[in-house]
Amino acid sequence: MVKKLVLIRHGSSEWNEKNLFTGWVDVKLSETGKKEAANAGKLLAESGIKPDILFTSRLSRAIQTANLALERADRLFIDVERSWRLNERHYGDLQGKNKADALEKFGPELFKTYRRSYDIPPPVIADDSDFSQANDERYADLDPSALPKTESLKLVIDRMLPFWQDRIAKELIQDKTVLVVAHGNSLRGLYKHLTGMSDDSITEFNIPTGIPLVFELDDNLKPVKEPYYLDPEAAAAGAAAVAAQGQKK
Ligand SMILES: O=C(O)[C@H](O)COP(=O)(O)O
Repeated sequence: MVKKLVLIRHGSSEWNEKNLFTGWVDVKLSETGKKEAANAGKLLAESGIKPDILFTSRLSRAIQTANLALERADRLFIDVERSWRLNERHYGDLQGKNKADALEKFGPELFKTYRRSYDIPPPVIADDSDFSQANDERYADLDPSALPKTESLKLVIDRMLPFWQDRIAKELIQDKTVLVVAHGNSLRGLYKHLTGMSDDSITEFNIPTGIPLVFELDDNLKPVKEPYYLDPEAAAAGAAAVAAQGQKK
């Protein structure tokens, strides 16, 4: 039996709209983001895909998106688990900074390296920064050495995979339809893991907000076909807009 995994990047957040690097800062959905989340639920309902279990990060924008989407799809009853391992990439010292200012400061090459290179993280964030998570109660249960101060995509994949293997993959193997609502870069990491996309190609790959991306997987959790968006046109436009961030203030 083909197994179904649906990934949704949270709807647009208040900081997406201000064009700020967000990472682990816990900002909320914007009004547009709430509409995108409900639309994701509508797309799910229309597709006939019925998630049995939900996994989210510990960040509010993913949790709000999942709630609004499941409400619209009339599946608020399903089980849910949250993990910091699905959080957005920790953006280090870039958290709270404007993307256009960063592009101006670093130049296009280093800006893209920090945003999209596979294994080069941005500079670390200081513990006393307003945008640090060093004393954030959400992560009080973590060993302090596990709490990132910056991350590359590679480091995101490294911390995400244990949760993929221990929890998400286990549910898929039992033929559960799984919904994961997370973030641009944690989902890029999962996409890379599932498709085997190269370190180079992943630098050009962007995930739009609020559009369900469906994987159909075999018994070994390998894709049986190209993953597909439930609204491909909107997804292409959304991915192009993500790629262009930094061009505008
Ligand atoms: O953390 C952020 O700023 C965004 O959610 C993802 O940003 P990016 O597309 O610049 O990686």
